[in-house]
Formats: sequence, C-alpha cells, structure tokens
Amino acid sequence: MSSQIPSTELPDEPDTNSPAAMISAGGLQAVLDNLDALVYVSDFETHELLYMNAYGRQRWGEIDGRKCWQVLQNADGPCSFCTNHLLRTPEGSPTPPHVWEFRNPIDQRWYQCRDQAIPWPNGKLVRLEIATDISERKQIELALQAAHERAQTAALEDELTGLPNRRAFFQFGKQMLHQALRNRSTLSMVMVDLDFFKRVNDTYGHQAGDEVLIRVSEVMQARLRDSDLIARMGGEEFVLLLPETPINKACEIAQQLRVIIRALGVLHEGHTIELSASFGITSNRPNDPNLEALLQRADQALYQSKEQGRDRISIYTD
Ligand SMILES: Nc1nc2c(ncn2[C@@H]2O[C@H](COP(=O)(O)OP(=O)(O)OP(=O)(O)O)[C@@H](O)[C@H]2O)c(=O)[nH]1
Repeated sequence: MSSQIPSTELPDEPDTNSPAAMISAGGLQAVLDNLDALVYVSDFETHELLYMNAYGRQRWGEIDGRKCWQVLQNADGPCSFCTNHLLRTPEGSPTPPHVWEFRNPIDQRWYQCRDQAIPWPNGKLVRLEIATDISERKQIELALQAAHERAQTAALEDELTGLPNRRAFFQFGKQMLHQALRNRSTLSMVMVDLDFFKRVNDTYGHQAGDEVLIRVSEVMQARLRDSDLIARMGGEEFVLLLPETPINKACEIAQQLRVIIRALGVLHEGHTIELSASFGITSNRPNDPNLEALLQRADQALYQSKEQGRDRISIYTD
C-alpha cells in the first residue's frame, strides 16, 4: 500500500483561491460579531478599549475610545479585580490564559472570563478577554451548593431541639479534645440526663415530653458560653463539652444547671411539669486516647448520681 497521500485530498501547494484561505477581515468580523460571547481587546497601560464585538456593544454600548472600566463597569478607575498583572511575566512575555468566573455587579450576571495577552498589529501586547455568560449554569451550581450545605447542617442538627446531635458531638468534640491536648488546657465534660422522663411521657403524653426537651435545651444553652458545646445525644440525654474549664468550675456550672432545671416547671395544658436532672462530670487527662474515654467516665459518674437518688451531680473518681 502506498503511503503517498493523493494530491486531491491534501494539495502540495496551498490553494490561495480556496474559501478557507480567502477569509477576510470582513469574514473575521462576521465570526466575532456572531459569537455568543463578549470579546474585547484593551491596552494594558491606558486600559483603552481597542476592540469590542457586537455582543459586547449591544450590552454595554459603543466603545468610542473609552476605557474598559468605564464601558464594562461604569467605574471611575481600574477595577479592583483587574487581571492584567496575571497576563504577562515580569519580563513582559504572555503567560498562559487566565480563566476565572465572576459576577458583574452592573448586570448581575455570571461570566466565565478567559483573559490572555496577545500581540496587536502595532506589535504591542494587548489584553484579550472572551467572556461567556454562565448565569444559568451558575444558578444551578449555587442552588446545589446551598442544598448541599443545608443537608450537611441537617445531618448535624437534632431535629427536635436544634442542638448539635450525636454525630456533631463527635465531629466537633474531637477537634476540641485535640486542641485541649495541644494547649495543655482542661476540657471538662458534663453528661446530663433528665430524671424519670418516661413518667413525663406516660403522664402528659409524648408531645409534652417533646416540649420539655426543647425547654431544657433552651435553658441549658442560655447558661453556656459560645465556645461550649452542648449536644443532644439521644432521648433525654445531653452532653456538654466545656473548653478551658477546670473540674471545679465544671461542677459549679453543673450545679447551676441542676438548679435551673429544678426551677423550670414546664407549663403544658394547664399543668406544670416538674423536672430534675442528674449529672456526671469528668475532665480530660493527658493520656486520654479519644472522646470515648471521657464519655465513659462521665457516664459512670452519671450512673452514680442516678444510683444515689438523682437530682444531683457526681464527679468521676477512679
Ligand atoms: N417525648 C419524647 N420522649 C423521648 C424522646 N426520646 C426518648 N424519649 C423517651 O424518654 C424515656 C426515657 O426513659 P428512661 O430511659 O427509662 O429514663 P427515665 O425515665 O428518665 O429514668 P432515669 O433516667 O433512670 O431517671 C423513654 O420513655 C423514651 O421513650 C423524644 O424525642 N421525645
């Protein structure tokens, strides 16, 4: 088989009369003016617009020797987000095209911009931008992102009380323990469990029980600092993580919470539901391998509170 290409398919000499070779300035203009994208060229130093295609002129008006920031941004000076400095090396050679996305504050639409330094007929490098309207795609992207963030928040939030849930407790708690070990500071843990909560449900109904859980969450949250973590671990059990809080201070806080819950009296359909809670307290130790170690100790201390009659606080002791 011959490896020679037939001359009809690939001529040896370029045919200067072929339609492709005859593309004129007018032809190029037609291509540029029918593009569904803004194309403009501006001077690097003066920012004067040297060219803008029909797409751009229809949206932003004639260029009339004006500067890019006057025409495209209606501004009094160069834009803070101008990319000119990214398009040339310090020696003045063109860098690879810079592609970025931005929302034009004038028309509020999103554009993907492709900026590049190109040689102009006078021999100077100039700025070329090709900007494509990506608003529809961006709207979907932003809506998806918001939905994803909402789903993430929902996965970490207890539906009833709005407190961080068990999963959030482990996620944030791990970081808090890590920070405490690194700073050699005391992280205290308080486990809180409402007493005889089953009776509340049995006597007043499940909805009354839910109201109690919400009110207890609110009053505990109100007493704590922003840097403390309070999570609902499930049922009528809550865990507090108190950074930079020595054990005696954690006991003081737990006592206050105990008194607050005792005094709460949740009103439900004309009845006042009296409550109490038991507490188990511990603090981190230098060799604590993980959060579970603290949880185990706090749980044992809580068990002691329950055993000794409830409505009390206990500190874990070996
Ligand atoms: N209303 C309501 N009740 C819940 C929820 N989650 C768990 N419970 C109820 O909480 C009760 C917990 O009962 P127990 O574990 O026996 O604890 P308790 O009655 O508080 O007894 P002690 O902890 O020993 O003082 C059960 O009746 C659960 O059905 C909830 O989200 N809402």
